[in-house]
Amino acid sequence: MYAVIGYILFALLVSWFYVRRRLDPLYSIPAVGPSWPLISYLGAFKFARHAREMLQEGYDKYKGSVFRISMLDRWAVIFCGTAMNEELQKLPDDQMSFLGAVEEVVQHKYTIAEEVVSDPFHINIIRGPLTRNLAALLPAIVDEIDASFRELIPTHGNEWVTISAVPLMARIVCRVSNRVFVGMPTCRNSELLDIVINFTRDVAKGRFMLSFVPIILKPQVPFKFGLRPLSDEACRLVGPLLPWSRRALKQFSVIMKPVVEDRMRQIEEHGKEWAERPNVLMTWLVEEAIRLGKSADLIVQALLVSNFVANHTSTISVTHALYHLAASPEYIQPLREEIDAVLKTEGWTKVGIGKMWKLDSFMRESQRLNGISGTLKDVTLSDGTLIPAGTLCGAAAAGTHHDEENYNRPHLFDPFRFSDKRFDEDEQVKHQYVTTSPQYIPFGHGRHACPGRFFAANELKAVVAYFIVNYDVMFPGGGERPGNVWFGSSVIPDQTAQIMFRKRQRIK
Ligand code: HEM
Repeated sequence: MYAVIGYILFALLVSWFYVRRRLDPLYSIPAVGPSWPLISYLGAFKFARHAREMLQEGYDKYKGSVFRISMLDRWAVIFCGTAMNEELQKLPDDQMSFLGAVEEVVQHKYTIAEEVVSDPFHINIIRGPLTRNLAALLPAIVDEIDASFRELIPTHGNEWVTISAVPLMARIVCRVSNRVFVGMPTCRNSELLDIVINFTRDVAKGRFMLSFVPIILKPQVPFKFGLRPLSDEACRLVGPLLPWSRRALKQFSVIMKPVVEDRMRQIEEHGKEWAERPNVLMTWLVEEAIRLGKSADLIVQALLVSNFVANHTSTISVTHALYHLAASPEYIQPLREEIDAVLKTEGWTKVGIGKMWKLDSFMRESQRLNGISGTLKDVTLSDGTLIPAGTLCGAAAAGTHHDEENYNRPHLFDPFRFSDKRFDEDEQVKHQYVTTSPQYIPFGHGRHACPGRFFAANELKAVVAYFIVNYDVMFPGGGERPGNVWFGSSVIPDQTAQIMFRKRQRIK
C-alpha cells in the first residue's frame, strides 16, 4: 500500500517537474552543463571550478544568442556577442533592474551595509564632483604614490628587492584611493587600511554563506510557471547572523565617524568655502548629506562602499599590468620614452597622464585580456517573451574580449594595439582606456557603466607610470607571467607571485 502511494507521489513529482519545464520559457534556453533537476547541481559545482571553459563553450556555441548555466541556487542566462551586449545594455530600467539583481546576488544589505544600499547617494558624487576634480586631485595622487612606493619598496643602491605583488599593490591602491576619499592623515592610518583591504574578503564570506542558504531555507513563492525561490526572505533569517561585514563596518565607523562628524561641523560653521577645506570625496559626501538631511552613519557607510567598489577592482587591474611588465621587460623601454617625454613638458598633471597614449593602451589591453569577470552585469530582465522575470542575466566578458570578430589575434597581448589606432583622428576617443563599447566591457557598458573609471584610469596610470620611470621590474629568475586564477566567474591575477624591484638604472 505504502509502496503504491510512494510510486504515485513520485509519478506526480516527475509530472510536475515535466509540466513546469515545458511551460517555463527559461527551460527553452539551451543549457551548458547538465540541465535536469538535481543533476544540474553537478553543473553548478563544475561551474565553480571550470567557469572559463563552460563560458567559452557557451559563447562559441550560442554567439548572437543566449545560453543558461546552473548556479547553486538559480539559473543564470548569459548573453553572447557584441549585438547581444548592445541589446542587454539598451533594455530600459523598468524591464530590468541592475541594482535589484545585484542585490539579489550580493545581498548587500547583509554582506555590506543596509542603509547605503537603499540610498546609494555616493554614486552621483563619484560620477560628478570626483570626476570633475581629477585635475586638481592629481598632485595629491602622485604625492601619495611617491610616499607609498618609498615606504613599501625599500630599495638600496642597485640591489633588487623581492616583494609579494598582490599585498603590495593592494596597499598602494588603497592608500592612494583614500588620499582622494578621506585625505591626510587618515589615508595613512594602517588600521583603516587593513579594514578596507580585508573588507572584500568579509563581503565574499557573507555571499558564500548566503549562496547556500536557499537550498536549506528558501521559501518557494508561486509565479506563473510554478514556484520560484524567494532568496530575500531566506537571507533575512540568516543575513543578520553574518558577523564579518558588520564587524568591519563597526571598526571602520570607530575611526571614520568622528572625522565625518568633525567635517560636518566645519561645513555647517563655514559653509562651502573655507581656507582649509579638503578637496576630497568625504567633503563632497558631507556637503550633499547636509543638503539632503542625511546622517553621519550613512556617510560612513558610503565611504566604506566606495572603498569596496574601488579597491579590489583597481588592485586586480594594476597587478595584471605589473605582471605583464615584469614578464616582458621589452615593453618598458617604449613606455619609459613616452612617459619621460611627457613628464618633461607637462609634469605629473592630468593633461600629461592624458598624453600617455602607449600607457593608456597598455592598461586597456591588459584589462581586455585579463578582465575582472567572466560574466558581467547581473540584471533582472522581464521582456515578457524569451526570459522570464526574475532571471539573472549577464554578458560573457571573456568571450567578447577573445572574439576574433572584435580583435585581431585576440589571444595575444599586444600592448600598443589601441595607441596605434589613435593616430587616426576619428579613432582617438574610441580606443581610450575609459571608453566602453559592446566590444569592450571590463567597466561594463551603458547606463550602469562604472562611474569611477575616470578616477581609476588616472590613478592606475599614475601608479604604473611612476614605477616605470623609477624602477626596473622582473619576476624572480626572469620567470614568466603566472596564469590567471578563475574563481567562479571572477578572474584574478595569481595571488602568490613575487616581483623583484630595483631602482631604475639610468644610462649615463
Ligand atoms: C580598474 C578599476 C575598476 C573596474 C575594472 C571597475 C569595474 C566596474 C564594473 C564592471 C561595474 C559594473 C558596471 C556594469 O555592470 O555595467 C562597476 C560599477 C561601479 N563602479 Fe567600478 N570599476 C573600477 C574602479 C572603480 C572605482 C575606482 C570606483 C570609485 C571611485 C568605482 C565605482 C563604481 C560604482 C559606484 C559602481 C556601481 C554603478 C551603479 O550601480 O550604477 N569603480 N565597476
